[in-house]
Amino acid sequence: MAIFVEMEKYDYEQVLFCQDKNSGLKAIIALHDTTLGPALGGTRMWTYATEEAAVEDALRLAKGMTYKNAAAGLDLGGGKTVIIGDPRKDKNPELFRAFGRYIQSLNGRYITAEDVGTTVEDMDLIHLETDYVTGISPEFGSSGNPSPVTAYGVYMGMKAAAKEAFGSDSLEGKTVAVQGVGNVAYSLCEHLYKEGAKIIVTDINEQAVKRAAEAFKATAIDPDDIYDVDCDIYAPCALGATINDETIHRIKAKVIAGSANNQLKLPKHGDMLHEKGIVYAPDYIINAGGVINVADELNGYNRNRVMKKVEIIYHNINRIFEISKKSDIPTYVAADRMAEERIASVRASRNQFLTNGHHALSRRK
Ligand SMILES: NC(=O)c1ccc[n+]([C@@H]2O[C@H](COP(=O)([O-])OP(=O)(O)OC[C@H]3O[C@@H](n4cnc5c(N)ncnc54)[C@H](O)[C@@H]3O)[C@@H](O)[C@H]2O)c1
Ligand SMILES: CC(C)C[C@H](N)C(=O)O
Repeated sequence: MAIFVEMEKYDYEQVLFCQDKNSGLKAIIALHDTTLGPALGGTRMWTYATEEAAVEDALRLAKGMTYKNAAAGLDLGGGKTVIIGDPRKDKNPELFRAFGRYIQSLNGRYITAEDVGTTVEDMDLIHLETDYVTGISPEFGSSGNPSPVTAYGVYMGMKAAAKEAFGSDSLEGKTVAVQGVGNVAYSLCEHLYKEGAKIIVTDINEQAVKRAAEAFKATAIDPDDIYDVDCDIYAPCALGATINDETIHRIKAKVIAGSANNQLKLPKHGDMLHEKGIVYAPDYIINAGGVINVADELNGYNRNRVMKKVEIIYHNINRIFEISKKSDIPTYVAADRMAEERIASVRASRNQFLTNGHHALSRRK
């Protein structure tokens, strides 16, 4: 991969490669855009097939965070980290402390939190080296695991999408096929179960499937069958790119609404959903609950305030559908437009001359 070509293509600000021989840390911190504020985005730990795949994931996820934070109305830019390694085997305290020192070296330009493969305990280790970490244990005045709040936002967004597709936002009696029943999806299933939805679950982790099937009277299926199953709503809650050339013609759902980041493999797959009349709730709009939650820590955390704020996802998803219908554009394009307009307006106002502490003129006596 020609890294500067990639960075220039989507205008990335900075990519930091971090290694620590002692602990085995190999991490990539990608900062996409800090126009709105410091870059906030989680840390993913995953076994990548190649280093190139890890860089690609970091870049794609970081850009997604810029758009997610902007569209959610947060004064935060976008960034993300991937740590190369198996979260079940390769973790050690020194690794997260070494990573924490790298975050500290960015002096507040990047703030991290959990993502796939990392936990509150990992964030607590990072916190030993830096304050630029959220989602740490509640005893530090923090919010802990963001997943239940992300799940509540996905649930709200799914209801808005159901209203668009079926004329009512009730999920009672609707069949929801959930792909990946990890942290977010387990909490999502709790909401769905309470509302009387019929749930189908799959996961590559058999224990996770068993736990969800038992708790929510869900039907368990094999991972690849999720695309062929009869359902009203497909909820991708595992990894990205599951809407692709191989799967798109198999999906029978009228609605796609789930927590996974980067659900569309390529933009053309969003165009195809639009042409097929499938109601797609764009990933970074519907899954913004986690980031709304951890961002609240920066002002002194208040759970009740957060749960109210997360309900904005219902309205944001509706707004996306309105823009999409008005301009006859796919919903993912409508979402990008909403985020880009906010960044552009802030960027334009920042062009004014400001005598602040960072300007050369402010040092004149
Ligand atoms: N945790 C959050 O607050 C949050 C916020 C926003 C977005 N997200 C995104 O939501 C998704 C899920 O996050 P999470 O925190 O629940 O992660 P998680 O690791 O707890 O859960 C993911 C689950 O998906 C399963 N999985 C992986 N590949 C699969 C496949 N091919 N088929 C079926 N199952 C598969 C895993 O075994 C795991 O159980 C990720 O894409 C993440 O980036 C999470
Ligand atoms: C800041 C974190 C809660 C980020 C979360 N993993 C996301 O993708 O939105």
